[in-house]
Amino acid sequence: MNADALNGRLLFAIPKKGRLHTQCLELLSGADIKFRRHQRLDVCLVMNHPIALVFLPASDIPSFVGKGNVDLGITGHDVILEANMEESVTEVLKLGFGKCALQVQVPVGGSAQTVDDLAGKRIVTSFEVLAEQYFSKVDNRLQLSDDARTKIEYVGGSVEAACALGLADGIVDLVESGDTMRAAGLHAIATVLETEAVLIKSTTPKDPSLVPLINLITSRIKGVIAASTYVVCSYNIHRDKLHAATALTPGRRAPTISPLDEENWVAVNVMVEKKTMAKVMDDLVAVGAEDVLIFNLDNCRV
Ligand SMILES: Nc1ncnc2c1ncn2[C@@H]1O[C@H](COP(=O)(O)OP(=O)(O)OP(=O)(O)O)[C@@H](O)[C@H]1O
Ligand SMILES: O=P(O)(O)OC[C@H]1O[C@H](OP(=O)(O)OP(=O)(O)O)[C@H](O)[C@@H]1O
Repeated sequence: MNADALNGRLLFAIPKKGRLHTQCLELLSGADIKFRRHQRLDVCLVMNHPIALVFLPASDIPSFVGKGNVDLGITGHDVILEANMEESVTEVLKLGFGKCALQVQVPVGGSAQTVDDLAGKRIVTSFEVLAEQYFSKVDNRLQLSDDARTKIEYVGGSVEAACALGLADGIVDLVESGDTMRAAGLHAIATVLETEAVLIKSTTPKDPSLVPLINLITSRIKGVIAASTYVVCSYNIHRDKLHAATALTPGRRAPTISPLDEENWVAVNVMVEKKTMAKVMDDLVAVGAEDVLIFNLDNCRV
């Protein structure tokens, strides 16, 4: 592909592998962003919009977006802070996946069991900026002299092996289920930050003519996320019990209430968070709702 092929196209950075890759592809598909990626090619043209996708390591995406080399991107909130790009990029939307926590971890039963115990010792991490910021506050609080301060060492992966290998007294790494940490005989003693995947754009976009397309993609992705987060609940209820039922199902804005062809009965249609759906149905039945139905959403604009 020659560089001219990208002229006038919005460049959208997507993690090329790793934990965020698959869910990003699902988002693109839900937003009807169609493309065919040739093997090993990291730039590809979108067929139905003036967009080119750029597949990059998640950790490089904040600086590509922040410096204006690409217009839009998906990456983790953690890597934006690690790249010191929080001022240069704007987090447009939280995406609800890639949720995990950056935590300080130590060997179970080891000599250091608190953050203060670890101060002045050796920490191994892939997040050296965030670990340095975190431990420099601890060191300052404990008034450690320059040569007694915590030593932070960078490794690119397999951070969890560092303590067993004798390279570290503690690590700072991401934890989701906790399986990796437990398998390595570690446990968490502090949380540095909570993170999830976010849609980002440059704080100072180079090309204002791209704003409508950025807004369109944002709105589509928002719709895909809402469609996977919410279901539509419909039920019938006597007017006397309506107040109690709508208190359980207030909806995103307000429920739709329509009269039924039976005196004093109404039908209610309302969006409900998927994760609360079973409890909401139980509670609706308990206050007198009948014919409670749940519908999945294929897509929506909210
Ligand atoms: N276990 C996890 N659960 C949820 N999200 C995660 C998890 N691990 C990482 N992430 C998120 O995904 C981002 C990318 O992490 P990932 O480990 O996939 O990196 P990567 O770019 O593939 O690099 P590498 O494969 O070299 O480690 C992280 O910065 C974080 O936001
Ligand atoms: O709490 P868990 O669910 O076990 O997840 C945590 C693990 O996930 C991430 O690594 P990943 O598996 O993406 O591979 P990596 O070590 O190559 O980055 C992270 O670095 C942890 O090792």
